[in-house]
Amino acid sequence: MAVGGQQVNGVQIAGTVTPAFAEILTPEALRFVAGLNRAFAARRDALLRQRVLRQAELDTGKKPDFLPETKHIRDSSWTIAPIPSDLKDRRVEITGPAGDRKMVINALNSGAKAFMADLEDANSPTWVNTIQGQINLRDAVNRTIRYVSPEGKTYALKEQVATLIVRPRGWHLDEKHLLIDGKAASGSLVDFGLYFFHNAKTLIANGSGPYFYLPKLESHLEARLWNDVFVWAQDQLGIPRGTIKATVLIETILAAFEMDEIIWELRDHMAGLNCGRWDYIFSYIKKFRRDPDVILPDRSVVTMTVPFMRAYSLLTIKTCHKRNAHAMGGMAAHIPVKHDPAANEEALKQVRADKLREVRDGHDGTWVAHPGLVPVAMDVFNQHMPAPNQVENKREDVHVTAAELLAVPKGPITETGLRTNIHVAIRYIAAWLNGTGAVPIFNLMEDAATAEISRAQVWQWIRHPKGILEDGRKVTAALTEQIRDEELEKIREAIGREAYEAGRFEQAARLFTELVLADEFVEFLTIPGYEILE
Ligand SMILES: CC(=O)SCCNC(=O)CCNC(=O)[C@H](O)C(C)(C)COP(=O)(O)OP(=O)(O)OC[C@H]1O[C@@H](n2cnc3c(N)ncnc32)[C@H](O)[C@@H]1OP(=O)(O)O
Ligand SMILES: O=CC(=O)O
Ligand SMILES: [Mg+2]
Repeated sequence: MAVGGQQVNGVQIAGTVTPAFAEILTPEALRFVAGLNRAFAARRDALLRQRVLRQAELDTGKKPDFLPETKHIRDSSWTIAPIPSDLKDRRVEITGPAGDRKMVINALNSGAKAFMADLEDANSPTWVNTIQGQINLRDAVNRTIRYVSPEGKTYALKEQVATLIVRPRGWHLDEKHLLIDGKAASGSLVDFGLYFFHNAKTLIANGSGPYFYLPKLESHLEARLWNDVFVWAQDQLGIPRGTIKATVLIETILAAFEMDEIIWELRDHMAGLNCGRWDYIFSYIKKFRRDPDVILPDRSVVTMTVPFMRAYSLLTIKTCHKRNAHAMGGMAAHIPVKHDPAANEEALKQVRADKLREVRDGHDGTWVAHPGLVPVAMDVFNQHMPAPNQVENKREDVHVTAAELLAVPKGPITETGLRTNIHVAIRYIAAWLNGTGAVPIFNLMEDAATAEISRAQVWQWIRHPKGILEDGRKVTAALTEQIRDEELEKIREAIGREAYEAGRFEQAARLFTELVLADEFVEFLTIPGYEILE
């Protein structure tokens, strides 16, 4: 990879810089991002090392619990700083990859209250997607964003648009195309830094603000790091502290034990927590991968109503409302089904049921993956949540124990479940390697989080003595490889040889095989994936 000339002391760009990209990668913006990295990269690295130590502890059989040293935070009475008016009613939020210009416009126009523009689960972090994502966001903030489709249809913003919230990459991901003092920058700090630098002042002038979703946190110390990043960034640009507002995804099993502490660390910048259900399931498999008592059934039966997921969602609501923060629900994976009215009605029914459970439990809003689902979710929340939110519903009746958060779900492991996991993981990885981070597969939305569940289950089922199919067959490496080859053949037959060759399925299958056969569990599929991503 060619390394570009130094525009800014100590900063090298190892990716293409078109004239449009240069408007984002200005010397001032690069100095800002370099400053962020110099100030915080060492702490980020130390926290990532902490994750490894914590895993080693879990591998010995030590169960997570609420922290004794922060009991005073959980037990004392305090609330977060006031929430800005355009984040008070978040009943329906749509999500989508920031790098897809048409989708950004469609999402902002969708009628949802907010749009989470994603640089994480739904975005394949190619250099082009990363910087095009920043261009799209800048143009959205300036309200100049336009798109003309290959068919000639023009897209532009309506008068009334959703509030923009941006999700930068998690702490584990690097940005290899930006080297700061010779080292790859933190993906989180690049995404946050470029967006904040270019847009914070315009957002504030427009009556909104720099709002973020923070993904994949594993502890309150990681939240403290984000808070310090926010303070530093606001001070640098002369923006009052507390202007940034963040919603933290509770999407790791360890974070579920530190919700109060996470809110506390970010109390001046806090908007709420969100139940990132898909990464949460992935994290549960990953963290307890060496625990002989933990094995999950087919992905399709690990729903929000199984006891450990229900406990987590109710605890999120109670914890948020105690602190006047919003408790956002999560993403139902069903999306509208084209050309099959009965299947479409069934998908909408599933989404409706999911949203109904969320609003009745006390969630203040929810996520949808597709504009066609905005009215469905909106109807449910409008019917059951007359006020802008329900933070006054304190849910003091809810009492969730550590054992309930950890309860292992029961259910069968089937050949269909194994086959679907293998098929979905390979197709998703192939799309991701080709630059698309969210795809419809079998009428479900698949992104990095859902694909992680699929490959993690296969890894676990191969190794776990109880990784046995309903029909009595043990899940083995040989069976996995046999099904992998059968599924690859099905994909080839379905899409034709040419599309198959262009689709990187063989490369995806190789990565998938490495992931599921590796003795050591690979923390995120996107880490080895990123080594071969452009
Ligand atoms: C676990 C988690 O992290 S969840 C959050 C992260 N995941 C996501 O954000 C996924 C978001 N959803 C998507 O990316 C898409 O809906 C997909 C990939 C699942 C399906 O996309 P498509 O196959 O393009 O859907 P479809 O063909 O039905 O799209 C119809 C129209 O809706 C638009 N659309 C679909 N999804 C979205 C969306 N999320 N935001 C905005 N517009 C959208 C399309 O751009 C298209 O617009 P057009 O009619 O103007 O051409
Ligand atoms: O980010 C959301 C999730 O479910 O994972
Ligand atoms: Mg996630």
